[in-house]
Amino acid sequence: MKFSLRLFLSYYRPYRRTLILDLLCALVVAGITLIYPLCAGYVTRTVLHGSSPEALPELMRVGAFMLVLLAVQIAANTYVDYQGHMMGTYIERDMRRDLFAHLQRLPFGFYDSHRTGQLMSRVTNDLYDVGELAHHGPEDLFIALLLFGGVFGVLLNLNPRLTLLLFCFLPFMAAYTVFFNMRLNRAMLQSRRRIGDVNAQVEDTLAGIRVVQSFTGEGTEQRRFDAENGRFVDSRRAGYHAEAYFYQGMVAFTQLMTVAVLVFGGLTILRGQLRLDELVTYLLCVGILMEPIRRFVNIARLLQEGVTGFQRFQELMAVQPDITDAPGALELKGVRGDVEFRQVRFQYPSSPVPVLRNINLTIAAGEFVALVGASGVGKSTLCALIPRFYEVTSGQLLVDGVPVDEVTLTSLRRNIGVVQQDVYLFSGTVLENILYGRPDASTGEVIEAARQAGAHDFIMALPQGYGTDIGQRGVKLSGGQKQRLSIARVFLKDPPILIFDEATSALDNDSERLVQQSLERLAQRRTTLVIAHRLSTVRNAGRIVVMTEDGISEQGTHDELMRRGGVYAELQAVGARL
Ligand SMILES: Nc1ncnc2c1ncn2[C@@H]1O[C@H](COP(=O)(O)OP(=O)(O)OP(=O)(O)O)[C@@H](O)[C@H]1O
Repeated sequence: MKFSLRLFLSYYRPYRRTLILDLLCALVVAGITLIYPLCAGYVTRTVLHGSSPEALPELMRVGAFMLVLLAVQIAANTYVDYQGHMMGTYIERDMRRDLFAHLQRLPFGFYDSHRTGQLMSRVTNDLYDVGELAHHGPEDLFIALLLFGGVFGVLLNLNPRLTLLLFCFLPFMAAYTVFFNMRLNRAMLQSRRRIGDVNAQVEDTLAGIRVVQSFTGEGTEQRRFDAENGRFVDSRRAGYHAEAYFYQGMVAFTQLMTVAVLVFGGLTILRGQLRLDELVTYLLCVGILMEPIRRFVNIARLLQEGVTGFQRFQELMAVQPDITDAPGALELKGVRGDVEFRQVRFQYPSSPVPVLRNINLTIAAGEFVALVGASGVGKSTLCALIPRFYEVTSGQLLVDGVPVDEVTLTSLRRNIGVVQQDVYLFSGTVLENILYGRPDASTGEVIEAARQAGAHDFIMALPQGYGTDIGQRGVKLSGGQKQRLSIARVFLKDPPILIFDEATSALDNDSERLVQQSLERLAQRRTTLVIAHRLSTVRNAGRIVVMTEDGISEQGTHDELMRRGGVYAELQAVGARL
């Protein structure tokens, strides 16, 4: 994606004042750097006329003047270092805030095709580089241009012929810079991608560390990681190679220029066309040339890293969430809980065939419906369509008779509670996790929700009760406890529509009974759609909806469906767990 300078510059807007002061200080730093060689020339001239009684006080005055300049330069440099860096950090923070907010709006479909580690790398590493560019870019460029222009101005003024000789080096320097910068650019882009892969690998392995260790997969993971890590080193090697050649080439050019100045400058003095003090100023100015060159090299590096980082930021920011509020979307209020699928068809973008076809299903408010069917027929997909985690490919989905794409996403999702099969808890305390259901709830309400979910007693038995830290993703809790916490979260949210994906993993009988009881309490007075895996659940259901690959094949109560001897009866014959 093309680098958008406009978007990049827009992030400077709140910090215009700091930027202007930063550039002013940079101007001071560059100006004073240029004055030093002139002072050195002046001192040489004064010393050459050493017999004059004016020489000593003159030297003192120049010394004092230079000390003042030094103090001003240090002050200006300190501002640039501190405020400039802070400005870069604020810009980095603002971009990171926007990216995080944007990422939170992107739908499930986006995350199906992106690795979390890669995304994390963009939010952290890439934006760090952009922040560095935001700070050093304008300032280094400004100082480098001023110094470069200033030095050549002084040189031209001192001796145009000698300066023209130096100009002969410039085309070679420019060609050299372009050549190595292109290589550096490629290598840096590559290394950004590679570090993203390394991050993704770490994230994958650590998120699944329990699986890794139980399958003793450490060796495989290490090999995979080493391969990614090695590829990162290769890309960095290419980058540093280009950078080293670039930098050393520039040093060589400057040294060659110094030699040329010494030889031709000496000859010019012999011909009486240049004074010794002028040669001193001249030589020091050529020495200063290294400074803008160093800064140009730095800008080149910052540009490679920062621009690629920003392009990757832009790429993500340009991804439009395809599930959004329609213009004029309504607020869904006072929901009764009727849910209706009308001729719904759904196909995942990555899949060649639709998962759901011809789905027609009406669930009345307060009804308890169990969804059963073989693995992979699309039960979870069907449920994911109700809160618009995915958009139907065709057909219509209605809540209380209103198409879900005509209401705001927030009001729709506020009215739907989802208990996922694979419970996700956040690291933090029990209290924080339950409060996720309704952040403004009182502690009393949280405790009541936990009681309803059958979680209060085990919570009280934890070392710090509701203040107990449950570890990352709730690792310190059992499967049944996690389930009940996630149910408490939904109790607190108190939505009129409930989607419950029953855990397929075996809970012990006691836990299963407790989860079952919580579910029954939770389902009261709500429209409930359960992806059922247990006989006890389907027996309790007012209606069982049986799904096959061709859609909904039969509906009815347990007894009706058993008598019918169809797909459901067959499923039951396979075992109590569906
Ligand atoms: N995010 C996705 N992207 C692409 N295909 C998907 C995605 N999620 C599920 N599928 C595919 O869609 C089909 C239905 O999956 P779904 O999870 O809805 O089935 P299910 O009936 O709930 O299965 P289970 O009972 O095993 O959970 C499967 O073939 C699955 O491979």
